[in-house]
Amino acid sequence: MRWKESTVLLLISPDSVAEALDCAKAAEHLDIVDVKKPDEGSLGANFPWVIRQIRDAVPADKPVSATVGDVPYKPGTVAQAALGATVSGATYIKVGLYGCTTPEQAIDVMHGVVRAVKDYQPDAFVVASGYADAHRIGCVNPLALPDIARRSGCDAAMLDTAIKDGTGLFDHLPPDLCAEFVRQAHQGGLLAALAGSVKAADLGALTRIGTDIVGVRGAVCEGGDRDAGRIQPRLVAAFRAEMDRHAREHAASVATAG
Ligand SMILES: O=C[C@H](O)COP(=O)(O)O
Repeated sequence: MRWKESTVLLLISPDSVAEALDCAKAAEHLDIVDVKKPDEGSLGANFPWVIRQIRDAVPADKPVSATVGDVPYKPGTVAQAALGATVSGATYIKVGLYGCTTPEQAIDVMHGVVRAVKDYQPDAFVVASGYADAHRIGCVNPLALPDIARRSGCDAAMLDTAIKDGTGLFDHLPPDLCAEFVRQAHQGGLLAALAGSVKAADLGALTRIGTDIVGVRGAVCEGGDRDAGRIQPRLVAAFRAEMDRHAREHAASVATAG
């Protein structure tokens, strides 16, 4: 993976091979191509052949991530689906713990995923994802995710939003709580990923919080519309430029303070 000026990785979520090709045009500005099917939910899973085609379409040095879905509390079903995504060529496997109401249920699901994925591909990267707006759907508390991810052997803890209604990550989990999420993830030896209708205006706070990965779709789609709009390479480039600007400003302020 090529590191940019910004040490925060940019994950972009295309919904089709055509959009992945647009991501490929902006490949120098992004770090991870995340295959998703937004019409099946926030972390909707796409077909195995789409993951395979996207793997073939984007440069080999760009990791392909796949979402396994907004999953139910069915550990066997989810483990099998996660293996399907891995066999199809994804090396980042993201699971949205939508149907888990307790940390124990979530650990149960992620244990199965980690085993299924890593038995097949030991260096694959497993991401346990919760939802900043968990209170709206009754699933596990977002601040429980780092511990869930650590105890189940995942590599990263992530937050997204379940309901895409114009509200975003910080509307549901303010920056100080997102910072606590990142702190807990790092303390557990995990990467932290944050998403949820993130906009360029959020990048200053996200940089200060110290997240490792920022995930976006809507912000790099035409008209900011994650459903009707299509990913635009120029918007990906502009988003990355903003990330780099914030990284520079943050590095300068840390140097001044030190
Ligand atoms: O994993 C990141 C998601 O694709 C975020 O999508 P969004 O920016 O439209 O909320």
